[in-house]
Amino acid sequence: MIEQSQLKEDIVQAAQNVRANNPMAGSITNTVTIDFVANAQLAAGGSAAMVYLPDEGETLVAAGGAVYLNMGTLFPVYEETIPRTAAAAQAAGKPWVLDPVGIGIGSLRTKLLSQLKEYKPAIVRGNASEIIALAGLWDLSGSAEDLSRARGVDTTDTVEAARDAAVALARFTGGAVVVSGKSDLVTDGKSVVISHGGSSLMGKVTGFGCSQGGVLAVYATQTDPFTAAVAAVNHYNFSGRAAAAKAAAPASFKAAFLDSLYLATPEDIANNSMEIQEA
Ligand SMILES: Nc1ncnc2c1ncn2[C@@H]1O[C@H](COP(=O)(O)OP(=O)(O)O)[C@@H](O)[C@H]1O
Ligand SMILES: Cc1ncsc1CCOP(=O)(O)O
Ligand SMILES: [Mg+2]
Repeated sequence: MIEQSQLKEDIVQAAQNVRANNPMAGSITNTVTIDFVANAQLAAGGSAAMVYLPDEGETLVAAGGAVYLNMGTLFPVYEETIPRTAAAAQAAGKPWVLDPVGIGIGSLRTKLLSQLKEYKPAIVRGNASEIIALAGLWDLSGSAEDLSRARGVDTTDTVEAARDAAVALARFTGGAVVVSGKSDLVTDGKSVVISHGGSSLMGKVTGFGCSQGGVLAVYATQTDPFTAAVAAVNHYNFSGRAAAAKAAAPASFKAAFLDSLYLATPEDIANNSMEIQEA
């Protein structure tokens, strides 16, 4: 289990490196929240590029330090784009982040998410229902029936209920898993970090989960998957809390949140309230 002081030091370093290096993390992401994903990546200190076509996904892998694959709104071309981009990342030894948004909704989504098991994402990020469903689909915990519990893109489960699924996924990938919710859970299969903060207004604006995936990919360009995951999650929780002190309704909250992402210091991010437990 990692020591809190060591983890904080690693987070400060990662956040400083993101700000100093302006790293690019390309995305294949959904059309609902694509603008928010790019703006969050920029506000956090990174650089964004969004594409749809297979060869362009491969080009972004070569050009960037990490890549983000989000299943939110699929198009037929993604049947080629998504596996080719994940394969390119694996072949290049570059980290990629998976958000299995809406897992269970249709046959292409299920087929693609099944295929992606082979390419082992460095970071998996989802809400509790999505993480439980993915671990079931990949035969790592629960059962294949967990796929049918999905109602849409919002969770119907608590973060704690997804703990075993998250640990099983992390032990399989060798990377990190983030379960988002009121408090967020991050695990590498050995330690579990519970990160506090944020605001209930984050559930009243679409794209907070998706944009967190983009920011996770930015951090993954600069450090190991577990440090990257805790840093990005802490960055979100700190900024969500700070934004809630300035804005009380969804639209102004979203703007205040992007400002807070931009203004948060590496120390603010590292010192966000968190607990470390044995997995
Ligand atoms: N009730 C809440 N209190 C604090 N933070 C929240 C709350 N609901 C969501 N969040 C935050 O919003 C972000 C997105 O999480 P979530 O809503 O679970 O994802 P998704 O949008 O994929 O369903 C995370 O940073 C999470 O911590
Ligand atoms: C509403 C919606 N429908 C398909 S993708 C999407 C966005 C989901 O975004 P998030 O999970 O970050 O709230
Ligand atoms: Mg989501």
